[in-house]
Amino acid sequence: MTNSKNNIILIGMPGSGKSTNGVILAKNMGMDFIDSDILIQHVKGMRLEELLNIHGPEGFNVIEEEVNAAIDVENTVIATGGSVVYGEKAMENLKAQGTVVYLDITCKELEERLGDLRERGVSIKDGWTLQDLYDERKPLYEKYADITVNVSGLTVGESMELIKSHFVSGE
Ligand SMILES: Nc1ncnc2c1ncn2[C@@H]1O[C@H](COP(=O)(O)OP(=O)(O)OP(=O)(O)O)[C@@H](O)[C@H]1O
Ligand SMILES: O=C(O)C1=C[C@@H](O)[C@@H](O)[C@H](O)C1
Ligand SMILES: [Mg+2]
Repeated sequence: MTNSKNNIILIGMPGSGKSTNGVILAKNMGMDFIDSDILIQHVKGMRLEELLNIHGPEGFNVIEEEVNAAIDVENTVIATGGSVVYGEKAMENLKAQGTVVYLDITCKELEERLGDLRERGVSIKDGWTLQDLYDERKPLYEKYADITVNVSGLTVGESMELIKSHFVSGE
């Protein structure tokens, strides 16, 4: 279930496993892999944390939108950053690039996985909790998803196999 460009785009909350699963999914399916966070660092020549410190969450989101709107690849798993769904132009391009897969996970499990949100470089407003961010973003992930995969309680291998099962029949 992909379009002619054959890409799989992973979206979801920070810590939902887009990068962790994306790279092994690509390896397993014989596809290329891009982490759009790494692409942002490459294009801007700076770590995400520095970009967030300099530009703030809103400025970072503008940069993230610009970089993701310019991605044009084939046969590639694209692990996006958690905040990519704030950028309409980015999502329009990513939707045109292939099948968008939302890695859905409970807020409770994310809380256990993530340490200090700001230290991790999450694009979050001052005073907000993870639950606030979760409630704001969940409708956006749902809006853009072609497929939703519930990864709560699954190991990395199990999540990867579940994502793969939507693209490879008979396995
Ligand atoms: N079952 C699991 N699946 C995926 N990741 C897991 C799992 N259990 C623990 N983890 C840990 O949770 C974290 C997932 O982080 P990862 O960087 O893959 O998320 P992400 O969705 O790419 O986040 P971001 O939006 O910040 O890029 C990693 O530290 C990983 O080791
Ligand atoms: O979900 C977020 O707010 C973010 C997630 C990371 O992937 C990075 O894109 C950045 O640190 C912001
Ligand atoms: Mg990531």
